Amino acid sequence: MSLGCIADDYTGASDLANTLTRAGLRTVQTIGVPSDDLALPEVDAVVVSLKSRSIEAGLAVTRSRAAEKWLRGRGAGHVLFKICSTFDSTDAGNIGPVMDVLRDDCGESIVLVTPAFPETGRTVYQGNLFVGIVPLNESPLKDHPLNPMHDSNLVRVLARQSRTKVGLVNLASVTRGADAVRAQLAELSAKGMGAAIIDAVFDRDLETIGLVAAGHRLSVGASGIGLGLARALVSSGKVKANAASAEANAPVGGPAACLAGSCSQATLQQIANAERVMPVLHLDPEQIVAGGSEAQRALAWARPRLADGPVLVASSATPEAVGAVQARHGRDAAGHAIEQAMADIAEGLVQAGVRRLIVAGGETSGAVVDRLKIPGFLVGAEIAAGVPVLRAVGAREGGMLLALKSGNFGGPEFFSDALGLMR
Ligand SMILES: Nc1ncnc2c1ncn2[C@@H]1O[C@H](COP(=O)(O)OP(=O)(O)OP(=O)(O)O)[C@@H](O)[C@H]1O
Ligand SMILES: O=C(O)[C@@H](O)C(=O)CO
Repeated sequence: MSLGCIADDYTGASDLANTLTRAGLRTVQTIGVPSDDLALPEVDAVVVSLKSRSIEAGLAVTRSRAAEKWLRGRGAGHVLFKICSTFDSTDAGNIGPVMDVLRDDCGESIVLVTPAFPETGRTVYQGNLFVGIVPLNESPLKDHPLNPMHDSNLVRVLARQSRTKVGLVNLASVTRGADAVRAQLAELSAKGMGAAIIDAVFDRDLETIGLVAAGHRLSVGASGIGLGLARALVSSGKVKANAASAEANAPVGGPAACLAGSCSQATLQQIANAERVMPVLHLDPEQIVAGGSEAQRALAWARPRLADGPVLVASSATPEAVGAVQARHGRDAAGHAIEQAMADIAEGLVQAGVRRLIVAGGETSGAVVDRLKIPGFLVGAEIAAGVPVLRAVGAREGGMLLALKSGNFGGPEFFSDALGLMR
């Protein structure tokens, strides 16, 4: 294994696994740190998926460290800590605290950090993160149910979470090439900075960053820096570019279902469009949080429909409605109860024969995949930027295909697009 990755949520992990696969790396996504008896094919990269984005920082640190130890033990010379391209976090973490300990563990003096992923509209300029044409704090992320983002300046955001001082490598240096970036990093490190946000607007910037990062032991970022690292590994000859495995795309047949727990604007639009082509059930979040039987209601609704085609069950709601539920029950309690209801529904759907399952939302996907006890995935065709078809490994007879969609990803017809590729 040349590249080890630790992803802080499951959809983010499949986004990264997709990027690495497209760049020619044989990649496997595991759920959690794999047990020793999980048979892994020969690979260039492993993405260990954690569910550590929104948990208590100390726990995120412990789990990330265990993942790093496993990856290094299997030969990973470089570890990428994969975070969200919208830098989802709070002042308590978890990006800073995890970065700090991974840096201490591998003895790195300064770590490159960038959530840039231009293919999905995430760019970083003068340390400020843009989502499409607006700064992060003006984007829909300002209304995120778990970690509303109110500051687009990542040097400030990371410094508030980290023990180390944080510097900036700006686009002017990146444009001058890898040596200029190395020189600036050395200067920042000499000033006592242990991390640097690095600007990137185009894929060519990420290639420069990848060349530099590949000479370090640790980096932090989203799929964009993964792309840069993968291209650097291929261009240096450390990894031979391989074609994606055909096995991952073999059809499984059987009923299909979609679950949406993401409340992002993108997902809300995708659900509205899905209403035109499949039956959609909207759950009542109040009932779920109050301990009602919404999951049973959803399963009773879905089961008789599965033979006729895909169905979609959604808890997703507008920022106002989400805010009202959270005000009554608390943010974490509401989020957790709804995630568990989604997991109950997923379990019931699979018992009813569903073999093709699409899940929208990182936390929601985490709850669902954990409940289904899937140990890992092979990466198949790309449905949309950052969202591949996944084939469960070590899964039930006949196989199972999943798509785990980050809340903000995918085009307006995402659910139909996914079903079209998941045969
Ligand atoms: N109607 C609702 N009211 C309150 N909370 C909700 C509602 N529907 C879903 N949630 C919660 O909102 C959170 C959504 O997070 P999730 O990570 O699944 O989506 P996302 O943040 O849009 O996706 P990503 O992390 O991939 O960007 C979950 O904790 C979910 O349980
Ligand atoms: O980087 C991203 O935006 C995604 O992979 C993700 O992590 C969203 O949950």
